[in-house]
Amino acid sequence: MELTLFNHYSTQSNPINANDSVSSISLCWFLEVLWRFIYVITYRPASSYNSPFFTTNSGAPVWNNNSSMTVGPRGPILLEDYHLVEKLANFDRERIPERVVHARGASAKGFFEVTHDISNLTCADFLRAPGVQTPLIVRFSTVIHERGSPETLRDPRGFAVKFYTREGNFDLVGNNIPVFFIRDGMKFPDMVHALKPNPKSHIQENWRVMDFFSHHPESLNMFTFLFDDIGIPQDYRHMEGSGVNTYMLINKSGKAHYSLLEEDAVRNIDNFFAENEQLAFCPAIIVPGIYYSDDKLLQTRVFSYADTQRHRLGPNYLQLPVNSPKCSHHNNHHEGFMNFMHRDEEVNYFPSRYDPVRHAEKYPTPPAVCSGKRERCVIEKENNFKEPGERYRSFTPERLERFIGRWIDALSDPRITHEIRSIWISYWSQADKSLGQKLASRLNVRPNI
Ligand code: HEM
Repeated sequence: MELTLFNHYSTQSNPINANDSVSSISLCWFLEVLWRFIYVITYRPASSYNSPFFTTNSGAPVWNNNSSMTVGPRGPILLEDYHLVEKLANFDRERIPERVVHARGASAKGFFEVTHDISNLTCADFLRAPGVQTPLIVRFSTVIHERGSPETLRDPRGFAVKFYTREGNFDLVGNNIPVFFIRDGMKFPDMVHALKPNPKSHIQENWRVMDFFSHHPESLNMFTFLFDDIGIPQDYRHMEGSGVNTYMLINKSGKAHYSLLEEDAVRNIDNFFAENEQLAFCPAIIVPGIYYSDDKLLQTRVFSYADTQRHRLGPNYLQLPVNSPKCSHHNNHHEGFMNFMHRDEEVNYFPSRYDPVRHAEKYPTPPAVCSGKRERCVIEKENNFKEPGERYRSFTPERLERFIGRWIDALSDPRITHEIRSIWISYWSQADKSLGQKLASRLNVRPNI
């Protein structure tokens, strides 16, 4: 029997005759086998493994990528034109669901460098000493509108950073504004519905926004940022970033400190789909030395991101190159759609006396004890007006005037009722009396509450 192998990955076909006698094994043959072996064990789909000619997805050479296979020169087309069918099938499935929020964004790769020694605060390996560098990818986004929407809309900007650390990935999923609209994640889907376009007209409408938030005065602080000049940032480079939700830093001896982190980075990605559309950030992805606070909003986010990403990208989304850890890792959770994990072990359960894999070393977790009865309530001391008032009073007269102008504009929507307008004037009066008066007189409203 003669076995002939063609190497489609070099420029020339290179037949190997399996009947060659041992004496004729040349250095060339050995190198060829070695090359094939290295190729097979290191291969992953990437530009560096491109063949110089067109192939099907399974690697068969395509000799004509312009003409369908027809019966005679005019057709009909034959169903056996596998290449045509495969090409169309891939094209038909090119789009994935866009992110339910933050659909429009740009990402860039870079690195994070520690500048100060904070090892007394955290045992996080990537923060261990000044000068330590960690590769990262950052994604800046708008929040409300679709993937193809303008970048110049008044909207918070997402500021999400994925650190590829030696202890696994750490995702810091923040915004350009240090506070948020709501305090309880239960309100998030309603909030997003109110901010998104009207389901009937598909236009974002102020009466819906003002109606929803008139029930939630905790949003005032956020609005002093959103309706301020920074509500449409000049560009991503000069934009501030803030984690918003509080995380805990935990040091080697288990002592917990509260802290917020922020960082920014710039450089370009290779492919928008692979490194932006398929990018998945999640506030639940942390490393030893960092832990969640009890913040209700954060606790909701800890669930929501991975849930939507399993829907948006499939259950093995963390195996996608841009999302996968850059350190070695091991578990048995990889079967299901689009599993890229190559495993040749026979034991896929834990524990086993046939598999030496063990628990990792224990790392410090927050020492605080949680107890209490089940409740659904708002936090005890709400302080909805002090900070917005202080921020408003810190503006220069021109900036203040622009801020008022935006409120007049928003509250002038003809579908906003007298009741809703009065509620807003009352809220702003509680933040700053003169602001409430200015709005009332310019809107010609005498608040009745
Ligand atoms: C309970 C409140 C919140 C919920 C339920 C929530 C939920 C979500 C969901 C489902 C996504 C889409 C994720 C994806 O498809 O990959 C997302 C994206 C995002 N969220 Fe939130 N979010 C909340 C609050 C916040 C807050 C407070 C911030 C800012 C600190 C924030 C920042 C972001 C950013 C930056 C992205 C885009 C990440 C990217 O670039 O891929 N979110 N959020």
